[in-house]
Amino acid sequence: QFVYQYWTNPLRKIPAAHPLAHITSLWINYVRWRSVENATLKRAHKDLGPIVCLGPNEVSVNCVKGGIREIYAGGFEKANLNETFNWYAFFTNFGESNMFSTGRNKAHSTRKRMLSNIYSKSVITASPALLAQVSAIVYDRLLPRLACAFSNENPGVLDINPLLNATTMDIVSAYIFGLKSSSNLIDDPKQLSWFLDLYNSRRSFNFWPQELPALTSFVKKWFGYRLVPQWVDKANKDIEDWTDSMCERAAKVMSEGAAHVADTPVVYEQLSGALAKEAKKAGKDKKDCKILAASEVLDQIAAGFDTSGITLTYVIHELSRNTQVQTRLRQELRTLSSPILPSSSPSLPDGKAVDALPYLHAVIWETLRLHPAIPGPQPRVSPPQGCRLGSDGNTYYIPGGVRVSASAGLLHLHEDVYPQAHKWRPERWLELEQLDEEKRRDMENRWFWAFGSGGRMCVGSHLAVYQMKYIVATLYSNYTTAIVDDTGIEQSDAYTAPPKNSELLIKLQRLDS
Ligand code: HEM
Repeated sequence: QFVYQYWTNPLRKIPAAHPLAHITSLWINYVRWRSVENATLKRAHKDLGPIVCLGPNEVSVNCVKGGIREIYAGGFEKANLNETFNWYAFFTNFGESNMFSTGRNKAHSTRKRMLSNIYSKSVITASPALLAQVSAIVYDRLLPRLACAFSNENPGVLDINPLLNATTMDIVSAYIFGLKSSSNLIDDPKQLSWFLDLYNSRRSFNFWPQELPALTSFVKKWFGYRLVPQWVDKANKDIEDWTDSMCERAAKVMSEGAAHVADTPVVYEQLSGALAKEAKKAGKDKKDCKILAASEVLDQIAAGFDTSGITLTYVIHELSRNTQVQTRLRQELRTLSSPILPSSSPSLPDGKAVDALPYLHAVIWETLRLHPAIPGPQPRVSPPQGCRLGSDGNTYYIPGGVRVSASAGLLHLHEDVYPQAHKWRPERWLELEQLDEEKRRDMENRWFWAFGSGGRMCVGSHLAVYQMKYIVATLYSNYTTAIVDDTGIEQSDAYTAPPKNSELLIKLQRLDS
């Protein structure tokens, strides 16, 4: 049986990342359990080319044509036909599926249609509610908090990582729930460490329920043994309760009307309205919508704060060791007609003006390229009729139901597209004009994959870029930064990859001093 399966498996023709890969998935599971998957895939693609076999039912690709174009733009699903495999089911909240965790495309696109407009670039950059929210967070919370660093024992020295996470959480949750109903982690360090401890402590227990969910349940049911400790369930429940309280507050504002534009719960209002309409059409109870909305918004705050926080940590780390880049960025920030200084409160330059700063854009883009917050594989399933993957004359038939994936962390290191790919060099994004059309499109669109591509690509990319630009502009309009201690700044080997050590100590220096 074993030998028959091996000889008849079409994946046998694809170069194997390990001698056991054609025969068993034990090897790749062991790699994942040890948290060395990204590094292992990097080596495998370097040695074997753009398509490698990882297991008897699994393939990794590292190319655009015959790779991400087919899989992601081609709309391969996250789950197989009978939904026995869906790697993303792990991201279910409140026991209810959401846009990110939904396996099948049809259910997913219904949900995405409810949200894509409010997350579109035109709506984000012109939203009066979001601008008022960011203004309040920048002037009343972030700048005062940075100023507080000068009353520390070591004046100006602070751990910037948690503050960045607090700021991205406050902005994302403000856009979702409205300022009054959202988090204020910047001003509440106790709640910030409560939340970050809960959120981060769960990371090391992802392997079993995500990669081997059936085995995890089996062991618990029949042997009474928990592969994931009980406190992880408790941490999830605490985070759900916290989200629930923000939903309740937003619902109250919706029924009473927002007193200030900043209090408008833009996302929650749109989502609950659309879900209620859908429920009415299907003759379902409106009460069920509350839990669906809660699952959805919890996914968005989690996806939104963490990824943007990681990216900003690397932006600041890179800028802190490249003083010339900092100086150039500062010169550009001075061209803003409305500067972001404490004395300018509450006025902010408008979103379009900040977005149009080319050097700020280059700094963020280069960081998203070299330190993508999601560098790990994004698994999909090949369609029932099968497909052909691979490039440069080496294409292979892949039958239906095979787990296929690509990784931003690998695509972004292609030397042909990004020369000196391991170097952080924002200037490469300013030199685009000098490239021919094909090379420019390769760099900007085809191989740049920080937000994924196709129907399941990041819905929050414009909000992410918007908030990151304001946060970087705020910091560098007022301070210079230098590294005090960056031990453990390397990215961890994971799907979402924060620095190995969650601390980045920097020293601020006031620009006017
Ligand atoms: C620098 C910041 C961000 C990065 C690098 C990023 C990256 C990504 C990537 C790569 C995906 C696709 C993942 C996959 O299919 O495996 C994704 C999906 C998603 N992201 Fe983001 N993201 C960022 C910020 C945000 C923000 C601010 C939000 C807030 C709304 C958000 C919400 C989502 C959601 C809901 C999905 C699922 C979309 C779908 O399934 O259609 N992300 N993100």
